[in-house]
Amino acid sequence: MRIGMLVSGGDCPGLNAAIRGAVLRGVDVFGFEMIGFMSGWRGVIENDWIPLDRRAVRGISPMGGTILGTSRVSPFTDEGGGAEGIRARMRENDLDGLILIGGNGTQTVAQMLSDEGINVVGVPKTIDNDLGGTDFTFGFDTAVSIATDAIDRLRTTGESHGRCMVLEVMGRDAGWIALHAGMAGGAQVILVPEFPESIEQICEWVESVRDRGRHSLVVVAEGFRLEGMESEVTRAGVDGFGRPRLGGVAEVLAPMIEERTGIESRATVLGHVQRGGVPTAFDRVLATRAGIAASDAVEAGDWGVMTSLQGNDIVTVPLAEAVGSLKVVPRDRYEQVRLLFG
Ligand SMILES: Nc1ncnc2c1ncn2[C@@H]1O[C@H](COP(=O)(O)OP(=O)(O)OP(=O)(O)O)[C@@H](O)[C@H]1O
Ligand SMILES: O=P(O)(O)OC[C@H]1O[C@](O)(CO)[C@@H](O)[C@@H]1O
Ligand SMILES: [Mg+2]
Repeated sequence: MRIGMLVSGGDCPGLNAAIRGAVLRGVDVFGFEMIGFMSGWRGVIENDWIPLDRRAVRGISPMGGTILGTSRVSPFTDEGGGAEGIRARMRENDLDGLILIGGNGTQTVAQMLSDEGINVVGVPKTIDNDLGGTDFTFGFDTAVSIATDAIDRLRTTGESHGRCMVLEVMGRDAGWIALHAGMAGGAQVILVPEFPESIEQICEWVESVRDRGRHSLVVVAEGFRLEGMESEVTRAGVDGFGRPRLGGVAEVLAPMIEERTGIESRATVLGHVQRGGVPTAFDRVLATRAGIAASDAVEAGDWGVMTSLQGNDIVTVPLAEAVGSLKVVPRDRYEQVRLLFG
C-alpha cells in the first residue's frame, strides 16, 4: 500500500503528532510506503512531496506547526484540475489513497473527492473545534490553554488599573474557544458568534461588576456580532481561499464600553499566538491516536471516513456526518454561563 498525506487549512498544535502516529502505524506496523505532500494541495498540484518514514517523524510530536507545511490552496481550480487532476497525480505516484488532515473546509473537500471515487481518510484538526462528527478536534485544547493564560495575565493588569479588559480570541463562526477559555479564566462576559448581544446589555454586565468592586474581563470571539450588526468585523484583505479575514471586534467594543460606562477599557487581539507553539499533552495524545486510527482505516480499506473522538474512543464516521453542519455552541451551554455574567 502506498499512501499520500497532506495538511490543509490553518495549522494547529498537534499536527506533527498526528503525522507521526499515522506514519509509525502505517509504515512500521502495516508496511505501507508513505509520502507527505508539502503545503496542502499546492504540493499535489506541483508534485512537491517528501518520503515519510520513521526517521522523518523522529521526535516531532512536541513540535508546533507541521513538518509538511499547510495552505488554503484549493484543488478545485483549473491549476489543481479537481478530482481528475488529483487522480492523475495519485497514479503518477502510485498512490492507493490519501490521508487528509484538516478542519471542516478540508473535510468538505475530502467528502467531494470521496464522492468522485477517490480513496480518502480524513483526520480532524482545528483550533476552532467546529467540526461535526467528533467530540473534539486536536489543537483546540492548546488554543484554549493559551487563551486562558492570556485571561489570567490580562486580569492582573486590568485589576491593577481598574480597567475593563476585552480579549478577542479566534474560532471563526464558532464560539468554542471563547466559551471554554472564558469559563476556565472566570471571565465576567463571554461573547460568541452564535448569540448576538446588545451593547446596552454588555455595558450593564460591566457596570454590575464595577458595582461589586471588581473589574471586568470580557472575552469575545472574533466572529461575534452586536445585535443589529449585519456582518462580522473584518480586517483588510482576504485569506488564502479568498474569504474576508475576521478580526478586530475587540477594538470596536472596548471604546464603546468606555464611552458608555466611563470605565477605562483596553482591547487585546490574541491572534495567531493561539495556533503556535507546543501542543498540550491532551492534544498530543488525541492527535497521535487520530493518526494511528487513520492508518488503521487505510489498512481496513475503510475509505470515505474521518477519524473521530467519541467519549474516550477513537472511531471512524462517514465524512458526510462530519461535514453536514458546523458544530457551534448550543444554546443550553451558552445560557448556562450567561446566567453568571456580570
Ligand atoms: N466548499 C469548498 N469547495 C472547494 N474547496 C474548498 C471548500 N471548502 C474548503 N475548500 C478548500 O479547503 C481549504 C481548507 O479549508 P479551510 O480554509 O476552511 O480550513 P479548514 O480545513 O476548515 O481548517 P481551519 O478552519 O482550521 O483553518 C480551503 O482553504 C479551500 O482551499
Ligand atoms: O491563518 P489565517 O488564514 O489568518 O486564518 C485565521 C483563521 O484560521 C483559524 O485560526 C482556524 O480556522 C480561525 O480561527 C481564524 O479565523
Ligand atoms: Mg475550518
